[in-house]
Amino acid sequence: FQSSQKEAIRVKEELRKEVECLRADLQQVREDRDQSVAQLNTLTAELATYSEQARKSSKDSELLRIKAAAFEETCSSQQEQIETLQKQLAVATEKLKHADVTAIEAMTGYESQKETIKDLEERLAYAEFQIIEADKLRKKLHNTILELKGNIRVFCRVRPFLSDTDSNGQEEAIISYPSSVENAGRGIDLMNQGQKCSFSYDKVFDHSASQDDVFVEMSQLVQSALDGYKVCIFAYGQTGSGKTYTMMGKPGRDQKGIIPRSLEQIFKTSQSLESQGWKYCMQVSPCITLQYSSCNIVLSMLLLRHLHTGVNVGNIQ
Ligand SMILES: Nc1ncnc2c1ncn2[C@@H]1O[C@H](COP(=O)(O)OP(=O)(O)OP(=O)(O)O)[C@@H](O)[C@H]1O
Repeated sequence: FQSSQKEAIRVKEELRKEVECLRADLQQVREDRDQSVAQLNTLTAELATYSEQARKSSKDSELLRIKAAAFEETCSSQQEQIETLQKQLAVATEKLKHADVTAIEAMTGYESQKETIKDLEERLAYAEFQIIEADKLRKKLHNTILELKGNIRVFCRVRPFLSDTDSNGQEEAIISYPSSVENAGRGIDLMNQGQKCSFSYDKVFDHSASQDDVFVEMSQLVQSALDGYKVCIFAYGQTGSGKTYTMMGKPGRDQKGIIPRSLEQIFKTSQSLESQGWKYCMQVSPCITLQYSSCNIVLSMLLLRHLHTGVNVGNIQ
């Protein structure tokens, strides 16, 4: 019994020790379990975090995918634009090259034209100088001729026979014109009571002379006035001798007298001389005075009236 008892005590001791060991193991297992639970919790938390992150990442990646698609689309359209622009650039470059060539050509042309213009300007200046010199010479020669013709000249104009006012048909018998060389166009013979009276003038216009024929002589004097010389033309003659007709004329182109024709010549010449730098200032007074620089031209005309009975000197117009 005693040995059994001892054996039992020993077994009991062993069992107690085993229980203690088991308790220690259990404790260890519990601690391990607690640790594992803690780790599990941590891992679960981490998993949740990772899951959340994964969810977010997936969302982000979806967004990024959409953005990437949009960018790709934009990129492809921009690529197209780039291609188009490159083509345009190539065309523009080509054009630019062409324009460069044209510009160089134009520049060369411009330079040569500049040279031509310069040359022409020089020639024009020289031509203008020559014109001015030639004009001076012309004026001088023209007025020398007029001086040689005589500073005071008397022209005689015979007006045609007027059937309603003049006595019948004696004109030819009374008026005749000498045909001698020295008096041709300058002389006039009148019969007065059977006696022949001869007169000579610088020029005689017979009854057939037109207004134009008369003005051919006067226009030289008008030109003198335009050249700066003083000129006076006046008509003188008896009533009805044709002063008004000669000076003013009648309506109608060929009937214009000295005054309108002179004015036409003055205005025409003064306008054409404007291009040479001349400026004319004209003034008209009751006796028709046209002023050029300090010179005056007074238009009137000495007109002698030759009637059947002889030479009559009438009033001054
Ligand atoms: N050369 C001519 N050709 C044709 N008709 C003329 C000519 N000369 C004058 N006459 C005419 O003679 C007439 C008288 O001329 P005008 O009136 O010109 O004379 P006048 O000398 O001016 O006279 P007054 O001193 O009285 O004014 C007018 O009818 C005019 O048309």
